[in-house]
Amino acid sequence: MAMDYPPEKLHVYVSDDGGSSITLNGMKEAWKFATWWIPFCTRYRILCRCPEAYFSDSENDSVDFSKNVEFIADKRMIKEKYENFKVDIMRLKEHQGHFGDTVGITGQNHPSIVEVIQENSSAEIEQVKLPLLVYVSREKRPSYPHHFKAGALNALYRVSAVISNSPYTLVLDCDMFCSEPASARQAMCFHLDPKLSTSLAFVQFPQKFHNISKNDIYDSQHRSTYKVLWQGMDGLDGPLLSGTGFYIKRESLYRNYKIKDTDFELQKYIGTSNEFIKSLKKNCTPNLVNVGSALPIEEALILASCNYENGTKWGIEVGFLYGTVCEDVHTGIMLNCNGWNSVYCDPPKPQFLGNSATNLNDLIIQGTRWSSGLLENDLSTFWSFYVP
Ligand SMILES: O=c1ccn([C@@H]2O[C@H](COP(=O)(O)OP(=O)(O)O[C@H]3O[C@H](CO)[C@@H](O)[C@H](O)[C@H]3O)[C@@H](O)[C@H]2O)c(=O)[nH]1
Ligand SMILES: [Mn+2]
Repeated sequence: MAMDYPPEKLHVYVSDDGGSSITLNGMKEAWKFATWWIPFCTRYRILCRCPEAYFSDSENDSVDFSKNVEFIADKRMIKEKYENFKVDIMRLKEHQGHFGDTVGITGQNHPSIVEVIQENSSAEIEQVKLPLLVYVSREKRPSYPHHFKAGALNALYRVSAVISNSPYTLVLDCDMFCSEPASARQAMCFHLDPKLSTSLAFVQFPQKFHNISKNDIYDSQHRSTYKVLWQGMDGLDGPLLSGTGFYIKRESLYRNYKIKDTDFELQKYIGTSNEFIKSLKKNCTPNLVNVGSALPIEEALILASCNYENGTKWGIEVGFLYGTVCEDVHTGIMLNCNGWNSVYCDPPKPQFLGNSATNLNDLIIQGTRWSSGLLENDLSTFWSFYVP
């Protein structure tokens, strides 16, 4: 939300696969706090946009303002708002629950929920421009396969298409956050470069972590990948898609929809929603944003339902691919086979930070998942039908 980018061009979607009311209510509280925090960051040129980190060190203040009386008063006031925000979040935790727990699996049996987080502006809050903030929990039913993260991302892709339809998307895992506000501008330098843009599918940032121990004996930082392999691949067709911290061109995930010459064929490919098909056609115009006054939530609910993809090519040819727990690598290679390439962007200041697995037990679980996923990718048949 606090990224350094024009707020009217930013739309933030949170996918809650856990279907938890605390996430929805927490977002409402966060939105209220953001109405104070974001103007404060902009006015006083604060680069450290995580309030917890910002308040922990006065070195984070810009030298131009550190002795300014107005700034000191504002900072005190915002700090108090932040403390209250934390108390409100703790209070929410006491009442946490999941949507529709009828089969005993929490958050796994409920209809789709899509909510735009807004607040009627009270006189107390000055009118500020904030990015659109949307909560999405796709429909979950025990009898329908949900396809894990790839399924969640595809639902999010469709929902965002009918609400904002931005031509570029940043994907971040739930255990990662923006630690610097500059990545959108950095990524767009590549996406808008006339020499690169026609074949550029995504700009990948390295995964960096804030919980690495001093000796890091298991290499939880994955140095071989992010410091050696991806640098080298950048000189070829670009690095593989790494699951999180990438800016992807929306159109690249829709694959060959342009060659479907009848609407009937297109519907078999991408699903029956006319609103979604409309968004797809509009997406050919870059930077076109479609946030109207009446947000098409009803259509979004249908697009996030668990049977929307039935009989379509979602997960097979369209969107993030299914059938593997390494959907990122699989999708990235497939984009490559279709003539797209990628760029590796590793600026000196880490733009994103996350949690890495640091103990042997977690690393073995993660390593087993990655190895089996990569083997699934190798053995899958996608090579034969994507290589021309
Ligand atoms: O049913 C699911 C499962 C996962 N997620 C999301 O997927 C992310 C990745 O899962 P995580 O448990 O954090 O696994 P990691 O091993 O840390 O993830 C790495 O490996 C995955 C592929 O196995 C990539 O998708 C990730 O981007 C990459 O960081 C999570 O943060 C969630 O945001 C869902 O939305 N729904
Ligand atoms: Mn993770």
